Order: sequence, then C-alpha cells, then structure tokens
Amino acid sequence: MSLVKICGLRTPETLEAALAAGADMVGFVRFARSPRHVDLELGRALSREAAGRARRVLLLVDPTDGELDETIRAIEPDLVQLHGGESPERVAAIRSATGRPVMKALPIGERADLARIDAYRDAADRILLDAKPPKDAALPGGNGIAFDWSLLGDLPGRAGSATPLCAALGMTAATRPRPDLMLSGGLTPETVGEAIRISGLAAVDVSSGVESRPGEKDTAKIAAFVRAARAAFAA
Ligand SMILES: O=C(O)c1ccccc1N[C@@H]1O[C@H](COP(=O)(O)O)[C@@H](O)[C@H]1O
Repeated sequence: MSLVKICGLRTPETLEAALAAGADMVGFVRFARSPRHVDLELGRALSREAAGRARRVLLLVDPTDGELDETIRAIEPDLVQLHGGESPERVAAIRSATGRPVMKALPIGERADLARIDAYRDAADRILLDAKPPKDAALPGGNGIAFDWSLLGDLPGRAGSATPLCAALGMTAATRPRPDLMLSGGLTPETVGEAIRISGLAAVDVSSGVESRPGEKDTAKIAAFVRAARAAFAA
C-alpha cells in the first residue's frame, strides 16, 4: 500500500489542505528549535481535527519519558516518529510504553548507512530514510536536503524482519522481505515522482518542500505533492 505523509503542519488551513488532498499521514513536530514546532494546545487541536481522516504522527527528537507522556496525552497520535539518536532499545521501550507504532528515522548519506536498518528492524514498525543533515545544521531533519535515491534501488533483503514465520518458511537473511520503509529528505512536488521511480519505495514524506518559507506550508504545493506522488505510485 502506498503512503504519502505531509509533516510539520501547524495551521488549521494547511492541515485541511493536506487532508483534502488525500494525505495518508499528517505530522506534528515537537522540537523547540524547529520553525514547525507546535505547542501542546495547538498540537491537540490539530490532532483532533485530523482524527479518523489521516494517521496522526507525533514527531519527537530524543524525548525524555516525561516529554513522551505529556505529548502523547495531548496529541493522542496514531504513530510516533523518532528523529533523534534513539537506540534500538530506546525505540522498543517507547513503542512498549506508548502502545503506539513507532517510525524511526535514520540519516542516510552513503550506502554504508543503510546497514543500520538491520539494527532497528525488530524495534521499529517502519523506518524513515532521511538525508543526513550537514554537520552545522540546527535541525536533525526538515532541512530540505535530498540523498542519492539510487542507493535504495538494490537494498538487500537482509534488511527484512527475522520473524518466526520467516524462519518457518525457510527464508534466509538474503530472502527475507524488507521492513516497511518511507523516503524523505528534500522531496518536492517536482522531484517526488522521480524519487519514487528511482528508489522503488511506496511511501514518501515531505516537510520543507511544500513550504513558501521555513515553517509556512503552501496549500497549492501540498496538493501538487500528493498528486505527483499518487501519479508516480500508479505508473
Ligand atoms: O521538520 C522539522 O522541523 C524537523 C525537525 C526535527 C526533526 C525532523 C524534522 N523534519 C522531518 O525531516 C524529514 C525531512 O524533511 P524535509 O522534507 O527535507 O524538509 C521529514 O520526515 C520531516 O518530518
């Protein structure tokens, strides 16, 4: 199943634009340094508006237990996105504590970075492959930077989940299915079609590529992004 996520929404109008365009997931950022940060009241109101219309994603960066508890209570997300340096153990603990599926973001700059997928395959429900931020970046994501999508074209099966079913079916590390993956990093309405074609992935996420300036989403760009992604998935 293909998926389109619009992240960093912070006004009722742009949230409505994402929902009307048919986004499958809408993301709310809780990271004080980000121009997309929502306070708890705004996050709660937007999340309520989206309930039942798209999956609501709460984006956190290395959250403490207290922050996790407070934001989950307010925003009541369907899914938690972890965009910091969370270890596989911490991801598993957050999944268990929140009772929510977790998407773990991994920074990708070169082929070797893909090896980290394996370490998270049992702890995370989905892995978000995002561009590695520059060394001096203020944010761990949302930088509008793309990576080389062709790195994903031949992602080996060994990244798949070693479930008992896989073992019973005689699947080896080389033949297991891949975990659920999502692509992000510098996608735009103009590039998302090519990114889907080259990467072969069926799920995409965008933030700054549908903005007129940092933190300000553009309703026309949101609609164009969802349209372009759908067209590429159908091709
Ligand atoms: O968007 C942010 O401000 C942000 C802050 C902290 C961590 C992640 C953030 N955004 C996520 O980064 C990727 C890529 O964004 P972009 O399309 O390149 O702008 C995406 O998942 C955002 O949700």
